[in-house]
Amino acid sequence: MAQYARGAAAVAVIRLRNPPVNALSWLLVTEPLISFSLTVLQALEDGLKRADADPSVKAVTICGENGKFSAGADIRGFSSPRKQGLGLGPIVSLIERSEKPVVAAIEGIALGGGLEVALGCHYRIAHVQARMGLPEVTIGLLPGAQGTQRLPRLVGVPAALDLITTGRHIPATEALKLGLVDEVVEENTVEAAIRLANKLIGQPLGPRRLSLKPVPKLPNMEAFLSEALAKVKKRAQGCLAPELCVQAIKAATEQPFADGVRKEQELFNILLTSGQAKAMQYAFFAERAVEKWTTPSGASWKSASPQPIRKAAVIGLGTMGRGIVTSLVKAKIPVVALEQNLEYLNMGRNAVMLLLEREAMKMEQGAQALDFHNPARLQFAVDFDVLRDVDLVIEAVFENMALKKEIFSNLSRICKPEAFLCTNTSALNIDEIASVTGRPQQVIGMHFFSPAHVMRLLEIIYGRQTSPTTIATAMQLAKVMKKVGVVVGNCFGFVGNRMMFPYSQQAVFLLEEGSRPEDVDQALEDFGLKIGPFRMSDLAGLDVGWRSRKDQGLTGPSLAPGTPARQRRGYRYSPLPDLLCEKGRFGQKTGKGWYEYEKAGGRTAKPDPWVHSFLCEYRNAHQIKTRFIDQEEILERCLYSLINEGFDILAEGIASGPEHLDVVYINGYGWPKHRGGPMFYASTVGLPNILAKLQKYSEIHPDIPQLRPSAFLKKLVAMGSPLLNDWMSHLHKQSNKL
Ligand SMILES: CC/C=C\C/C=C/C(=O)SCCNC(=O)CCNC(=O)[C@H](O)C(C)(C)COP(=O)(O)OP(=O)(O)OC[C@H]1O[C@@H](n2cnc3c(N)ncnc32)[C@H](O)[C@@H]1OP(=O)(O)O
Repeated sequence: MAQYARGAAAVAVIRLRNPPVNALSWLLVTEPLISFSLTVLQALEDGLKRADADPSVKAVTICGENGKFSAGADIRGFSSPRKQGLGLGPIVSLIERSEKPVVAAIEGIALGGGLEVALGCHYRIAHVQARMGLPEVTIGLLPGAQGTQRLPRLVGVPAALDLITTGRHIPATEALKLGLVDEVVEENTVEAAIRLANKLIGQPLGPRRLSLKPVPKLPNMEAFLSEALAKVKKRAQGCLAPELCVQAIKAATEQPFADGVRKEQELFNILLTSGQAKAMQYAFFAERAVEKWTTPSGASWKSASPQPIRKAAVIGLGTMGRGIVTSLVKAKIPVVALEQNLEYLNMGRNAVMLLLEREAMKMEQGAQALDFHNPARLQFAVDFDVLRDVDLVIEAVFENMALKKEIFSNLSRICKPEAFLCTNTSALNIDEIASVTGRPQQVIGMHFFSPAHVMRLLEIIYGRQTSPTTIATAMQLAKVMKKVGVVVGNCFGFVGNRMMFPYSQQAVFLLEEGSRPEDVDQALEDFGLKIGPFRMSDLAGLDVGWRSRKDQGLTGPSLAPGTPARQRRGYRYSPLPDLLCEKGRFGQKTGKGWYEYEKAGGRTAKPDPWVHSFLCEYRNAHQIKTRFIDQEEILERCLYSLINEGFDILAEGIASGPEHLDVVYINGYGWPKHRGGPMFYASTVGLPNILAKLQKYSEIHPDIPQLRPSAFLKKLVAMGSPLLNDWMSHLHKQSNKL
């Protein structure tokens, strides 16, 4: 768990060893088979004491095994009931108190507790490719091993606030500029650290002990911290950790080190027991779990190897296509971008170039690294012939089955036989698109989220005949584009939009019954969603859903004469969104939708008196009794109907576990990470509670099938509401209680 060795005559080397990332585990595992294993923290403490006791050792270097310093505390340990004794903070103090110089040799990563160990060292040397950070805030915690007290003393309050409240990882070069490390090397970092340790022997260490240093003063510290707190609270949308990080740093500016450490511990314990940390740590592991995809037929990374993508093509340079091209260029994959005519091509080219210029400005190495003016990297064309040599095509034209089929039939003819054909769609049937090609096994859905170069989520949809190699290739491409790929099955709306449908439907029904758009949005935004359903609908454009409902025959000319206004196929239907569209209210783009905006294309939503009186007239016309609807009902009807659909999706095998649904919602639909995703949230509310509420609402609204509890939810409750990790194992088990 940590190896002790002699690096040079007088220098002891303590090497943290816990693959794959040298997490600092502090659990004494009690299972008989592994009870002998030493925790990393115990081993680190033993190494320090051994070095201290050995008179021939004059200095110490701490490094990590396999070119990685440490990814910090073992995250699994925070939710384990078997935690024992050892804390990291006291060990960091022990390092700092050492009378022998201690040098951290930082390679790969030094994150969280790993960086806190390095902050206890008297000197820090980093490899030029190393990355550092205190990402505890991203898992609902704060740097609880004295990091909130040492970092401001080393780099000053503004930089410490930035690093601790965002959790961002910074490169070694930035760490050097901030003074976080003393030296950056390109050579062997451990050898450089040993050399430095040798030179330091006998030198005074007092000035290098951060706990003894004052926090650098700012002329307006109090005002600066209050402003920072206000900013952080606004950004956090109900997440506690960023706010408590600021409080801990504030303590560093006001109190002596030891008192600051006590405050840090107090705040850390609040977070640890808040429930938010558990949700965010679940989200951390959920993201890694979905990366290890499987399908119901058993395909997985083990059975399939991704094929190399040396050149890709994107068809259609609308909003989505532009973002996809940008993502591919950023991933350094040569791209051909195709449009139907020169006018659209030029428009698309200009827009892509603008996006790329902006992205390049954000990058450390700038535009040179992207090299997007080089035609070998990015080419624009109107002729399908340029697609002959590409390895993969992503079609991103608008959602029209006939058009997509025409394109795929052409692609099947023109592209080389081994090329993969992907469609960017948010709902359409992958099998139908694949059916017009001679290679359905190489056809796959890739549902990007707008803006595609920013949003991390990528739903990857396999059809009946999609091969495991095609899935593996799409997943690998997602990884290269730094996206979170989630493999899901083929059904209308896939996972994300299918769950969204009952949610949006409830939101509109609530308007019929008495709510205003701003009431519904506020309740859901207070819950933590980034944007409520009506603000979202105005942003995306109401006309998008209107077109789809017309295609489905739910409204418009194809609607059978005599169809009741508020009923379709025997169930409740609300024509409210259609009526708004008929009045040209498409949302932000027309300056009016569920809200009003300062102008067409405006972004500031203002409650609209016109909408309020329109809703009154509508309710009167349909003789709907208006009632006051409280926040609780808004949340329950919108969120529980979404969760209910999630249970059906799991039961149908569209996703292989609840984590998939949660990762989709956190990364693509603005679900608050500190609530862990909808299915995790359901597990915290308690499945019997969700079931009881759905039963209640479905009795009140028997004409809304989406409120009828899913059979799988009922089954889980009947089986005693097992832990979320065990849900899928109960899917096919018989229950005599049902
Ligand atoms: C007692 C101390 C009290 C308080 C103070 C300290 C608090 C902390 O230190 S909290 C932890 C802070 N650290 C982090 O948040 C880092 C989290 N990890 C990452 O960001 C990334 O994993 C990485 C940058 C370190 C590596 O990324 P990548 O190369 O893409 O690999 P993976 O993410 O797939 O990770 C590989 C593998 O390692 C597991 N893992 C990573 N970090 C931890 C960790 N800190 N604890 C436990 N496990 C960790 C990760 O789950 C992967 O494992 P699986 O493949 O089995 O899922």
